[in-house]
Amino acid sequence: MNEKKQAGEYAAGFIKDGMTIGLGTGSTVYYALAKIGEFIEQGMTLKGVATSTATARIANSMHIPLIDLNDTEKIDLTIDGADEIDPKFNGIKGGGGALLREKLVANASDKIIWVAGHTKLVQKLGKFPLPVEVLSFGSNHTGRLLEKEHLHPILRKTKTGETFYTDSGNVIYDLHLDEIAEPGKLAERLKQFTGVVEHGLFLAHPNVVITGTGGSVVIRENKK
Ligand SMILES: O=C(CO)[C@H](O)[C@H](O)COP(=O)(O)O
Repeated sequence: MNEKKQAGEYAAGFIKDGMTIGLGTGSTVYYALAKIGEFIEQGMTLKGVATSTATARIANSMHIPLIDLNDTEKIDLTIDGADEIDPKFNGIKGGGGALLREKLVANASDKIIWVAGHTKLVQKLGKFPLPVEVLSFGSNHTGRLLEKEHLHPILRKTKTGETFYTDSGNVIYDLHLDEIAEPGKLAERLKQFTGVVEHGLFLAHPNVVITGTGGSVVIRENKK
């Protein structure tokens, strides 16, 4: 069984009629979106807040009504993916480049569920390069400052070799750190760079992590 499908579909089971749902980005969330589309077809009233133009496009194709984050005071539930998750419910996100909007949507949410295949669970964060969204203005300069601080930044490129731009018009530097000893300290440090708009460290963010294993689904609750 496809682990992503397992996790994404299971998470959709937490949705109740009338909810405003934060719609994450990525290939695992895709399966939750497909279920939400089915719920709407069956008559549920739901609204979505998309975390990326890619997700908005998929949501539109599934007839999921979308609203802007500015048009709602709060989001009842957000379902999102992750690139790495440690035992303390810290995570790296932004593999798809949507980290800034994902964090804004998460911060406005009553409940956050992360969905992933079981290989995303790690003891220590950092094998997955940490995405950092950097203001396009002066981005080469910010990149050099990150380099000077031994954070091993690599400017993200598209498959065709051009600079990757986020939905907010920023660039991404992926930090190749191998292991992040203290995620909290690194998060604080990254916020000191004027050109850094946001980083992909999400600290103790999700209330629930759902991982597909091929067999049964594993549900971990973050008792914050
Ligand atoms: O943070 C993200 C996008 O910015 C994604 O949620 C993350 O990259 C996981 O994606 P996938 O489910 O495709 O592995």
